[in-house]
Amino acid sequence: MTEESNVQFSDREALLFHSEGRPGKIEIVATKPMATQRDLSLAYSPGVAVPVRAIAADPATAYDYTAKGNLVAVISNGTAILGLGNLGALASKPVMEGKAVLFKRFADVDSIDIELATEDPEAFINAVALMEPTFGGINLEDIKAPECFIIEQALKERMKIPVMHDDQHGTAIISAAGLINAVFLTGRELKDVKVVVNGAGAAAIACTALIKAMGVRPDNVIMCDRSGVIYQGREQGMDQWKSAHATKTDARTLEDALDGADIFLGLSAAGALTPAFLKKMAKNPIIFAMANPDPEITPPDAKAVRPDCIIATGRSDYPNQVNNVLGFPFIFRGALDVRATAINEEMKIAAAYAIAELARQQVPEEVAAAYGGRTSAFGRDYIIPAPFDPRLMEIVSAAVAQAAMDSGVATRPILDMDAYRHSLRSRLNPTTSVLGLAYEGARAHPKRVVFAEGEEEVVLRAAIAFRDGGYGIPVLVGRDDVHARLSALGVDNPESFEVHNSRNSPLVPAMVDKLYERLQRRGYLRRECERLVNQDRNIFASLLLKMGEADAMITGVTRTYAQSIRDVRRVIDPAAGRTPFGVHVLVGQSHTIFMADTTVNERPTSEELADIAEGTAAVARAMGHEPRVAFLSYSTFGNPPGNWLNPLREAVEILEKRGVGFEFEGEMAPDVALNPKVMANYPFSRLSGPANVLIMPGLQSANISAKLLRELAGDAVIGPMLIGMEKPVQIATMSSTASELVTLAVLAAGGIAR
Ligand SMILES: NC(=O)C1=CN([C@@H]2O[C@H](COP(=O)(O)OP(=O)(O)OC[C@H]3O[C@@H](n4cnc5c(N)ncnc54)[C@H](OP(=O)(O)O)[C@@H]3O)[C@@H](O)[C@H]2O)C=CC1
Ligand SMILES: CC(=O)C(=O)O
Ligand SMILES: [Mg+2]
Repeated sequence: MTEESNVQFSDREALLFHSEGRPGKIEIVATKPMATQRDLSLAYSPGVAVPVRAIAADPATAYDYTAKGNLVAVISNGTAILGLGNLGALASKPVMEGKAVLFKRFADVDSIDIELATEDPEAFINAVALMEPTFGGINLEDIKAPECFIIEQALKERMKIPVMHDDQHGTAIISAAGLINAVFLTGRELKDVKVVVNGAGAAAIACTALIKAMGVRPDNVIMCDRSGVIYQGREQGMDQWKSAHATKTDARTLEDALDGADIFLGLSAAGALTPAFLKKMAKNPIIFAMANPDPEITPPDAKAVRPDCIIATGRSDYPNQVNNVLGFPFIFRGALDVRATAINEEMKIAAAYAIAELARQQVPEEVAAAYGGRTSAFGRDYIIPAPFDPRLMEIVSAAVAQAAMDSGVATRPILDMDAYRHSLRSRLNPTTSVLGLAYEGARAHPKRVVFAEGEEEVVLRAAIAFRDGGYGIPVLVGRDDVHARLSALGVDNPESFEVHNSRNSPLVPAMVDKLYERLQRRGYLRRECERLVNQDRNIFASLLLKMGEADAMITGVTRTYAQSIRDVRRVIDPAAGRTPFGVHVLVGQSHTIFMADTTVNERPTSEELADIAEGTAAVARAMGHEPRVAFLSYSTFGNPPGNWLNPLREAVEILEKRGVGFEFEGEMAPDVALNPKVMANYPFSRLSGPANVLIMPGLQSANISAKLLRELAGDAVIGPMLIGMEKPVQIATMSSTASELVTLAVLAAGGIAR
């Protein structure tokens, strides 16, 4: 359990995260249909012979006919796994899988992890060099110094694809970017600063070399390893890479070295910096404690001794995350896109300045919102952009691609840089950023969320994750044994969870009054209301929400959707003037489709359809998409004619009259809405591109389509989200997983699902 940060999770949760469903974090997905005999003949023998011959005749065509051009290997031997040390190739696999998914998530680079069981540099080099045909780039990871220097150098010489040791250069680029800004903010200049580097391994040596190349004076840098200061003349535990940074100094320990230092760069191990040592540092000290997973010193410990410091760590749960995740995805994206033969100094420096500059620009609204209580403008707690900043991909990758072209290593230069920037922007799905931001926002403004079904294991796991993730305070509804169930799930302090049991809740009399007041004129007797409050968890939970005991509510795992919404609506009304409805959100790598009304209105009227369109467009906007709404039908603009088309046509007219600020069109068939080639047959259509908001004509088609897609499509599905109620209440599906419940809770608490 991590103590001081605002993200906490148990070891059990971390293991469950990795083992749940398909073990591990990656799978391979085919990009071509494999449905028919013909598909198979094209994909494999005999069709595959044609690209084989083409590549044999012209190797460059491998980039056209195979996945090579977008494929990066993350390769390790596990000799320096994060700051955990040499735990072997197999144990490094979770980290390497993690790097592979970050490549995909942040820069749409396909990546696979490779763990090589050897500590012999020669064997490692030979194995990797042989893989050149497979990959577009090689990301070396967590290989200890000094072997990493020999390995990287040899592979760069032998391979014609970009090779980068991330722990060296990824880290150097990001820490340089952070340092440029921290030095600026404290009114210093690189040429004057005194730096202490703790650690003399892969990351430390590369970071030191880069800051010296950028203007820090070599005699102003003292490097330390486990034996203390690396001074000129030291003999113990030296090698040629450490010797290159040996300084003429009387300091012998880290504590001596820090006397008067401006900057501490930690690339060593957890807890390596004793708080008291900081007292000797100069005014406004800059402390980069970058060891992972636990830093050399935590921000609270550092601030306790030096409130005047700027502190950064490698972790996402404190401000100022200086971590190579900000670099490697975008550096390789840019390098792959120009088919660079190497990642050279020019590309690294361009990346460092691009990242530093980005932190100084105005923070976009969605990022600012996510930072919530923390500082969101350039300053001491925001010296470097967050990894989920949606602008990184465009700005850093474009800078790297440009530098590759300018320095002559690009074999396929980009001709139209504006078009390239645009393609980078559209390559990622804004929904994934918004979800990341919604989670951050929830942490910044934790809310109380009622989980109505507090006796269900999946709900309890969601509540634990919700609380331990720092997203809010779960309020559980259940009988006496909820704490015991939490304990059985590995929670150390189950009593710390707030549990409401209607059998002994002091709120019951007031709840009965409230419910009776609402239902007496719907034919309910007081004793029926008493029974509902005492026995129906949805009624009880809804009353907690209604009476302000919580900010949002989640239910739906134990009852059908129809039953749950009937229960909830006995207590919670639609928001004034709104039509409640359900939205399913289908999330692909680069697209998101919002489909409504999938859960509430069986035969919506034209007014209701118009309301649903407006409400869904608002959800799309909140999730980072400019809405393009299509009213769907089997018929396109009246062909074929039918009896069911009028409400759709009238809904379009109503939106026209309302003068809404988004594109809408209808009625049309789904292929017209989604496929630009088919839409081209209707040049008068007011949609400027494929629709992303699909308004369905009725509940039958909507609910069937949403469930079919959920079961059959590759896209991830969020929801259904219930929109238009007076309070944020969400009804999950009975098959929901714990993480789906957490997402719904975060979206409900954060006001996106509203
Ligand atoms: N935030 C980020 O983006 C990144 C952070 N890192 C972190 O940097 C650290 C080092 O990684 P890496 O360079 O790949 O590993 P290496 O194994 O190559 O180097 C480790 C270095 O740390 C030194 N060291 C270990 N413990 C101490 C200590 N208590 N005091 C002083 N020096 C110590 C070692 O000293 P000796 O030479 O005497 O053995 C060695 O020089 C790890 O914690 C890693 O997580 C790495 C990459 C990126
Ligand atoms: C972040 C990283 O690569 C490391 O700590 O090793
Ligand atoms: Mg690493």
